[in-house]
Amino acid sequence: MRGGLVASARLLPRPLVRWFLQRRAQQDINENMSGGKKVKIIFVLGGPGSGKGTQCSNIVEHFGFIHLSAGELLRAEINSGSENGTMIDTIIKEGKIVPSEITIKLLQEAIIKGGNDKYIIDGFPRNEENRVVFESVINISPEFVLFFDCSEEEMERRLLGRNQGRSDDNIETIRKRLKVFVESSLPVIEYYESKGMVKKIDATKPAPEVFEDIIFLLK
Ligand SMILES: Nc1ncnc2c1ncn2[C@@H]1O[C@H](COP(=O)(O)OP(=O)(O)OP(=O)(O)O)[C@@H](O)[C@H]1O
Ligand SMILES: O=c1ccn([C@@H]2O[C@H](COP(=O)(O)O)[C@@H](O)[C@H]2O)c(=O)[nH]1
Ligand SMILES: [Mg+2]
Repeated sequence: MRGGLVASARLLPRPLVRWFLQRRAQQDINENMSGGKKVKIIFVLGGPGSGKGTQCSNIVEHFGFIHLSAGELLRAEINSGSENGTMIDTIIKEGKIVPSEITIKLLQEAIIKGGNDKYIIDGFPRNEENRVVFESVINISPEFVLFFDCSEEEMERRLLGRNQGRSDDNIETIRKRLKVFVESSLPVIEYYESKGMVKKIDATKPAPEVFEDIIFLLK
């Protein structure tokens, strides 16, 4: 049924498709919330290697959030052999940003599957288009944004030492990711800053100290 609907949607004008997706996303998320609780989201943003994933694991352990890493969801999509897998793989290797519709659909599905009312979303929104489409389709504003502020030198050093076999942890892609972060992702942080929604963390400190600062901010 859903496949048929998606196929028919290709024949419709884009604003109509977006309206349809928005209605369905809101309905799906609302229907799947236990006790009708409002879903709360915190965005965790920062440059590549700033320590988002490391600290999100700590946050999950201590504060009971579900952690959704947009990058992890995209890598899982590649490994699942989905029809978009090859395209996503190429984009990640180039350090570029995957089209909003793909990432948002994965996030929406994960939120529904999670069945929780508290999510930390790590590494998303990556650009202004991501932010605007997420807000219009999912229609949830973050409670606030946790911004991991870290020097480029330190981020590069961490990524080169990460050793997790990621296809984008090589010096050429790392430099591209850092450039994309400055050009496309920082404006998103600036947008939320202008709304007074950013809590900034000094992410250059050692990991245990960073987490102490996060505890202070989340309590
Ligand atoms: N505060 C820290 N000090 C030193 N090393 C750290 C710190 N936090 C994380 N690391 C290490 O740096 C590397 C990158 O950390 P992590 O994967 O958490 O970053 P990330 O922001 O999620 O990166 P990406 O955006 O590429 O997914 C890992 O090897 C991690 O162990
Ligand atoms: O919203 C997103 C998140 C990630 N990407 C792509 O994935 C890689 C890796 O992301 P990490 O957060 O570092 O795990 C990123 O460089 C992008 O290519 C994306 O397109 N959109
Ligand atoms: Mg990460």
